[in-house]
Amino acid sequence: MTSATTVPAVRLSGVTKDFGNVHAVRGVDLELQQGEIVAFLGPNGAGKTTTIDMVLGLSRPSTGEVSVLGLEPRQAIARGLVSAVMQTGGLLKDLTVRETVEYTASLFANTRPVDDVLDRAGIAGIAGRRVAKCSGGEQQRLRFAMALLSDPALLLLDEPTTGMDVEGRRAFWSAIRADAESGRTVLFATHYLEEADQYADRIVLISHGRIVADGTGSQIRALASGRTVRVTLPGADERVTDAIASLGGVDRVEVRGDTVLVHAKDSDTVARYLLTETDARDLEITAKGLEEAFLSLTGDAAHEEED
Ligand SMILES: Nc1ncnc2c1ncn2[C@@H]1O[C@H](COP(=O)(O)OP(=O)(O)OP(=O)(O)O)[C@@H](O)[C@H]1O
Repeated sequence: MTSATTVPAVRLSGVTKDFGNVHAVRGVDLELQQGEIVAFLGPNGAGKTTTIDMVLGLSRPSTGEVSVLGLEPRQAIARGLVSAVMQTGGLLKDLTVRETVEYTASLFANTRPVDDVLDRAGIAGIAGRRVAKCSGGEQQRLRFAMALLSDPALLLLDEPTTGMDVEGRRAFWSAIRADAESGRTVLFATHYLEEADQYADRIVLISHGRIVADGTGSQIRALASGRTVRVTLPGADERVTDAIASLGGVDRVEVRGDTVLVHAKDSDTVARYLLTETDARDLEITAKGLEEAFLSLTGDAAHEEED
């Protein structure tokens, strides 16, 4: 996959995008290899859609270069190498699922057979259903079927499961994953950490227009690994909190009334200290959830920026 002779599916180098004085993307370098399923994970306003729009050739970077399979994005689109599944719009409610795909197919010179893409998207069983009667998840699978007509090498999805229930989301992603086994490259934007972790091979975490982490789900979690030790410790003053903060691996100490919260990489040392050297009681240790890991990573990025 990483051999020098393989053209990356997507390559961004030094990409920035400004809208007036809004710096939506602030210098992104990223390479996606062919066949990878990559999640573009970030909070609202991180720059995900802006970046995807540039990969789709819908807008141009303010500075830097974007290429898709070694081509300019617009050239790649013109050759049918790229498709997108967007969140909303583009469906006629009175057509059936099959009619929608047939109509879309009629707009292209060459497409895969309609039955094939219905099957791939997992909606062959509801081909005769009117779009108006389809659930949000079924409509997204219909958009996915339409995107597959050109058999694109690269599929881009911008928050494709927003508003879907758990079952709709699961069905949608299992169709995407099964299809990607044929070697298609998939890049999807999401703000659901669980979704990125569960369905992507690789997570690119973006915050304030910059990439703040890039790795597998477990690597991303390990980056933000740590635990919170919570104790009841009335009257904890600065002398006490300074002593806790100076223990190895402690990231942060918070005092909330009689409760002290210690965020640390090494919770054992903290727990031992609190129970033996102070009057702390009711000790609880909790692992950082994915959501917290995410916040601490993107929070760090925000601090760096302020610095
Ligand atoms: N056309 C535009 N004009 C001005 N500002 C814009 C424009 N498009 C995006 N922005 C700003 O650029 C920043 C990045 O937006 P973008 O839509 O790329 O974020 P996102 O990560 O996709 O967020 P979300 O998860 O909310 O979709 C935001 O501050 C947004 O307000």
